[in-house]
Parts: sequence; C-alpha cells; structure tokens
Amino acid sequence: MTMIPIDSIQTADPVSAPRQDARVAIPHAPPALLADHLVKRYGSLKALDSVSFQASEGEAVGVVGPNGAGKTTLFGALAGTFPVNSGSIQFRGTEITGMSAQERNMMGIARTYQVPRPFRGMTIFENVLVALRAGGGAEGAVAVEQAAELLERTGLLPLANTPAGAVGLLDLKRLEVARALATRPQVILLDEIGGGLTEAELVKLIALIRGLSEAGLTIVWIEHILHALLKVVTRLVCMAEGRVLAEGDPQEVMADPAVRSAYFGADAE
Ligand SMILES: Nc1ncnc2c1ncn2[C@@H]1O[C@H](COP(=O)(O)OP(=O)(O)OP(=O)(O)O)[C@@H](O)[C@H]1O
Repeated sequence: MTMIPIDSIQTADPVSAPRQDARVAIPHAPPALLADHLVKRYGSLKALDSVSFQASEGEAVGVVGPNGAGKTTLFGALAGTFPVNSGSIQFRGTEITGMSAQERNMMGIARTYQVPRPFRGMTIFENVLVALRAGGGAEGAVAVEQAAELLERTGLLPLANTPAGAVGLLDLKRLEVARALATRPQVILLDEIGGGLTEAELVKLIALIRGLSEAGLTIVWIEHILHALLKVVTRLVCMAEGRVLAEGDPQEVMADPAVRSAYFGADAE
C-alpha cells in the first residue's frame, strides 16, 4: 500500500493555482462546450429531441428537469459515453462529436459519476494517484505531489491513507471530484453529485464546487437538489421530454410557468 508522507506535502502545484485569466472575457472566444441540435434516439423514443446547449468559458451551468427529461442523456452525449444520432458538439471550437469519452477526457472534459466508483481496496491517496497516472500523465514524485495537492483541494487530506471503502458518502463524492480534477480539465460535468447527502454535507460539497467555479473551471451540473444548484450556477437549463424548455437566469427559469408545470407537476401553483 502506498502511504503518503503527509508532512512533506507542498501545495504550490499549478493544479490548484487559481487561473489568473479565469474571468477575463475574450472577445469572440468559442464556448467551452457547444452542442448543436443533438438527437439521441432509443428506438422510437427521442431522449434528446434537437437539444442545443452551451457553456461559456468559466461558466457554471445547471441542468434540471423532471425524471426522464433527458438530462443524463445530454450528459452522456457531452461526455462521449455514446454516439448521438445527429447534431454536433464542439469543445472550445474544436469538433468532438465523433470522439470517444477518453479522447474528450484527454482534451479537457472530465466528469463525475452519480454513483461513486472508487477502487475500494485502495487508499484515497492511491485512488487519486491512479487517476493522475492514467488520465493526467503524471509520474513519480510529481504525481505524488499533485495527488497530495488534489487531496488538500478537495478536503480529503486527513483521509489520505484510509481505504476508499471505509469513508462516508461525502468523502466518496469528494474523491469523485479529485479523480476528475486529476485529468486537469477545463470543463467538469457533475452528475447529481449532491444525491444522498445530508444538508450539512451539502454545505461542504457546495463550498468545494464553488471553489472550482471561482478558480475558473467551466461547470455543467445536473442536480435534483435545486437549492444546492442555485448556490453555484449562474445559468440554468430546464429540460423536459427531451427538449430544452427554458434557459437563462436561474430565478427567471424557475419562475417560468412552463418550467414550474413540468418540473413540479400539476400542483406547481
Ligand atoms: N439506454 C436506454 N435505453 C432506452 N431508453 C433510455 C435509455 N436511457 C435513457 N432512456 C430513456 O430516455 C429518456 C431520458 O432519460 P434520461 O435518463 O436522460 O432522463 P433524466 O432527465 O436524466 O432522468 P432522471 O432525472 O430520472 O435521471 C427516458 O424516457 C429514459 O427512459
């Protein structure tokens, strides 16, 4: 078992350094992610029915909608989990529609999974180290230093030498984030990462995600826990029946009668 020498950790690694240019508007810069008229069919069902979506550089966008709206399908399409039937996706102006999930990951799109999938027999530190070596291309002492830095950034340092199978749900979610960050993404896709957490745990998770946003990472976050989402995102997309129902300012989107009806059901009023 690889043990981390906790007291030898240096934290000046660029992985955590706030991007100095994070909030500088670049005229005519392409969006971080741009999806144009995506269609994804499952038999006769259109899970995505001509969905267009975009996230600007450094933006935090939330995606909401009732069960079956197509949120997870949109996520899978953006991450490259499966091919779409038609439409196109660009990452920072580069066409990525035909690329695999791994290729997109190497380009700078990372994701977390709804159900954390760590190597449970490995320590938290080893899990991050594996992600760094596999996805981040780091080796040796550099990888160890970067792993330590990612653990600190995600609040996991005190648990560095604890097996992943022995930590609680919040720490598993933090590990999901750390593993995603190991590939040094520009865009991170968060898949219902708040699910199952207590309110107190949510506060800690929100602080972590806000920190990522403030450091300039582009965030796309699907979440059913609306109040958590609204503490981070500056733009909201509401989907229903495979389509985008409304998008824009979060408060305005949630006040939209069509959204209230679709999202909260018939008793929305
Ligand atoms: N692999 C699949 N095969 C067949 N149908 C699917 C598949 N994946 C999703 N669907 C269908 O596509 C539609 C959209 O599903 P999706 O999971 O994207 O919705 P969602 O908005 O993420 O819902 P939830 O909030 O419940 O996760 C649903 O009707 C679902 O049953």
